[in-house]
Amino acid sequence: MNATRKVGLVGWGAIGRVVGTALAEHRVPGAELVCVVDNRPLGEGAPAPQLSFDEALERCDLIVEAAGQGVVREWGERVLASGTDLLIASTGALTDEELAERLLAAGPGRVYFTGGAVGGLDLLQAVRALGPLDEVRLTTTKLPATLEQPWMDDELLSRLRTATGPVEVLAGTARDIPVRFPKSTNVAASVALAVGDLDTVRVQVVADPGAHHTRHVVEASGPHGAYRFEVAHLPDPGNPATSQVVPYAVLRSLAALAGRTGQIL
Ligand SMILES: NC(=O)C1=CN([C@@H]2O[C@H](COP(=O)(O)OP(=O)(O)OC[C@H]3O[C@@H](n4cnc5c(N)ncnc54)[C@H](OP(=O)(O)O)[C@@H]3O)[C@@H](O)[C@H]2O)C=CC1
Ligand SMILES: O=C([O-])CC(=O)C(=O)O
Repeated sequence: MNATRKVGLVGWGAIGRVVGTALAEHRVPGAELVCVVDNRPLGEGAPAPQLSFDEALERCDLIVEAAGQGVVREWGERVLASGTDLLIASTGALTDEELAERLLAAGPGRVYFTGGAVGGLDLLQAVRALGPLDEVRLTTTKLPATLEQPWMDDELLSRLRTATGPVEVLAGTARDIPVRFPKSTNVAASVALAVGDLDTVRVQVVADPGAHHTRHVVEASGPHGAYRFEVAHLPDPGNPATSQVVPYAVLRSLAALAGRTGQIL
């Protein structure tokens, strides 16, 4: 029988609260919440002790990152080098290819990525074994306020704020888009991780004041076939940049890591 996974959760926000509560209520057989790490003092708000990152590494064998790309950059290698596994939500950090290579080579802990807000990544990863895809496109449509960034000039901000219908905010590749929208377009890096190339994945970011649902459309084609995955998620009410489904994707990843039988892999 597998030992119970001792989980340290980094980030007590839209994703972390749902994941941490489910773990504390023993809703993931084979996994227990040992501690929470967050920038803010959580007081009695968290269902497990709030610890420093170093303390978490001493007590846990699996760290769940639900905090931001900076945590992956700052802590990823140390987590893995300590022998602790790491489940990453902020896949956008992997647009730094040197970091990505180091994380994939690090150990003895193992690094995993949650599918997060997009679907079809398992199939795209399988298709890759048949040969490279010719074309991969991701179109992400979100509420304008969730896409505002400090680097935007007044003209672009005004275009976002006065939009009455869908407007393209930026187009690029999975190499540059998750850097520009670090809390909102990790999905682009996730698609790139599945297909194995940042530059092949063309990304269009669209702001739409009518986007009651966040949409991600992944279209891919190659000599072996054509693939299209479209999702429309309700945003998290407290943090509309994040889709409501994301913590449940993390919980599903955790269930697989905890060895639950009957999982679709
Ligand atoms: N793969 C995917 O599909 C998706 C990935 N994500 C990723 O997940 C991240 C978390 O999402 P979400 O829960 O919605 O974000 P929230 O902003 O709601 O919560 C993040 C929490 O983590 C804390 N935090 C940030 N940096 C650190 C740090 N260095 N050390 C400790 N705590 C920290 C934040 O505190 P403070 O606010 O004080 O910084 C905040 O409490 C996003 O930033 C994004 O990168 C999100 C959605 C989808
Ligand atoms: O939750 C979503 O729909 C996507 C998201 O924020 C991200 O990819 O960072």
